[in-house]
Amino acid sequence: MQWCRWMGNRKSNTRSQPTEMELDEDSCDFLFKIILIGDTSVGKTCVVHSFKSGLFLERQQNTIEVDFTVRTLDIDGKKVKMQVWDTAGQERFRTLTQGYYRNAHGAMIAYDLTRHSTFESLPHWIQEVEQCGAPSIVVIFIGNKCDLESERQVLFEDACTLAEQRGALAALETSAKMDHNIEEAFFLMAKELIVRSGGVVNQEPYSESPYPLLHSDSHTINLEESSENKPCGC
Ligand SMILES: Nc1nc2c(ncn2[C@@H]2O[C@H](COP(=O)(O)OP(=O)(O)OP(=O)(O)O)[C@@H](O)[C@H]2O)c(=O)[nH]1
Repeated sequence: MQWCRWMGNRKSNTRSQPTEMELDEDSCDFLFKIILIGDTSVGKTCVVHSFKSGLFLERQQNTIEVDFTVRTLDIDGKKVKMQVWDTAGQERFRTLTQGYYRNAHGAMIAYDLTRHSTFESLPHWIQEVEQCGAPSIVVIFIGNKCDLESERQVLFEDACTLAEQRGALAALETSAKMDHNIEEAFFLMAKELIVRSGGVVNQEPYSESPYPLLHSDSHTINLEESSENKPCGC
């Protein structure tokens, strides 16, 4: 468990538009666009902020339309630029945010494991991805707020079952507050997208798991089918 800090202003590290450099494909080996979707207040912005800075953000405001963050990962010596689009979960922004699904390589669908209603919304979000996203889009489920174990309303097994039924790559439980499984979720997504783009990802020596970073509250699903070489067009 990592030390975490609280910050007051949620807008400090996210913007609604990327700069040209952040969109520049030449400055990296891979460039992937990831959308983060899910009901309001499940913790999407906190997850992105944790991924970007490792810090927890006790935020007050809801996201308006969309925020943009970029972080470049080093995976086996390759520069992998992850453009993360944090969408507003509020109903009134639905039509606007659907426009951001276009050209996304990956979708992280988040729910709050202390609110069952947000888990019940997953089929709706999956349907949106199917309707507005590319057919090859990689989906990961994120059950956020796993630090609130005593308030849990969603079983991890149920998330795994749904992920399996709906062809998602993985289900993970995360805590933006404790910086738990956040990095792992994005690395998992990045590695899968590299493989689908025809790249090669080295596995940890002596590990039987293709994704040794993952904790026991992560579950990868259809690795064999999803590891076919499918160009992602980036
Ligand atoms: N305990 C706990 N609280 C969290 C966690 N992640 C987020 N929160 C809290 O959940 C609330 C909502 O978080 P946000 O990141 O704003 O949620 P969101 O999904 O981006 O909401 P919208 O912008 O409306 O879509 C805030 O009060 C956060 O402090 C977590 O991992 N653990």
